Amino acid sequence: MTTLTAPPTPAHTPRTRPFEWHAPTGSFTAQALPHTPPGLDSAELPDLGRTLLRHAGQAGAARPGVVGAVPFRPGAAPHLRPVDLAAPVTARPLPTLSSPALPLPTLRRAVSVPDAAGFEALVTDAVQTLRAGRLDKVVLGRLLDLHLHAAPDPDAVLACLRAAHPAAYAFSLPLPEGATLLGASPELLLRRAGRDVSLRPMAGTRTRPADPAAAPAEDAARAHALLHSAKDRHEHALMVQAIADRLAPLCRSLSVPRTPELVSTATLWHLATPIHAQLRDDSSGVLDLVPLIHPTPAVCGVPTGAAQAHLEAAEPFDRGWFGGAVGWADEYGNGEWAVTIRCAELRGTHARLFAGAGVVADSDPTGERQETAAKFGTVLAALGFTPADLPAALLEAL
Ligand SMILES: C=C(O[C@H]1C=CC=C(C(=O)O)[C@@H]1O)C(=O)O
Repeated sequence: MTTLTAPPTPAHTPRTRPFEWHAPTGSFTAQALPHTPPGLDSAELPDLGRTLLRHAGQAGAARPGVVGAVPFRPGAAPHLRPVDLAAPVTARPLPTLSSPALPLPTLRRAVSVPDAAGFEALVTDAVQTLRAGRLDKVVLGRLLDLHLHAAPDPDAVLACLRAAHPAAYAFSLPLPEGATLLGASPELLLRRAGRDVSLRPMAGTRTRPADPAAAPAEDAARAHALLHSAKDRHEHALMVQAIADRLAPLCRSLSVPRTPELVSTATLWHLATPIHAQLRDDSSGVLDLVPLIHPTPAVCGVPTGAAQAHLEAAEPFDRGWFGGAVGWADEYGNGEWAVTIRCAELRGTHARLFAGAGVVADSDPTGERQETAAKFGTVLAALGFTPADLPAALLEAL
């Protein structure tokens, strides 16, 4: 076992950006405590969490906690940092900006991987595999690399995300080498408060009209079509069943509504199922539950192993944090984790955005590609790229 002592903080230690978490349940920011010994990042999430919570206590935290992200690929190293959840905990008011407070972003280059045609080809291949019965569902992802003339300010981007998506889990997590992972995820992976566990998995998407308030009938018709789509309901049911099966052995009670609900973001409709459970005992903390539930079929597929193998072979890039989980935990095993989607990594003048779409046997390749373009739109708009006014190079990449 590693014994940890808090290293002294030299007066000149530069302060990194804080972790920021803005959820429907509340907001906080937390500065990582002086760094932990190297080597720990290869530990598994529950062990790493326990070690860092101890470290936070030894470093003098009044309310020891950890914050961070889990990558998509199971077994890959999480990025977790010890924090004091008690101080400074500054709930930042919701920004009232409705449009980006950024200078017009000037695009030098936009590259998507795979590109539009390549993504549609991946969907076509996946549909064949699905029709052959080797898979029930697979969520194919893409990345979009933007090279800009000026570096976006992560604080301003986060403020825009929060203003446009007030019901989302908006986050900003400092990564090594000055990078920042940020996003506004609509999807709660898991919240644990004592023995109460809540999840709200999502699968099934429709785009909303450009201005939903100006076209309420069209907006409602698209929502209605989603709720009554056999394809989307099937995709959704597969996901809910897989999550319930993983959770059930740990639960005294498990409530899973038979019918999903419609959830809107500023630009999309989704099908979501709010799941509530009571744990049998206190032995599983939130950091034990996250690896049990992740990766859900909302980001991977069904069956999980076959979907993972398909993604490993098909996706020509490393998802990194995309499709993983981001959030926090305290020393009592409580915490809240969102699915890391509608997100980007910012590194100077480079922004890497991610998006995925669930593919089932009757998916349409162009429709799935357009869905990823709409999902990229969450971060694109916060960077100042408004849908009505996208540069040609960006339109081509989408
Ligand atoms: C994988 C993403 O979204 C997931 C969450 C909601 C709906 C989804 C869908 O309909 O495919 C995705 O499973 C993403 O935003 O990149």
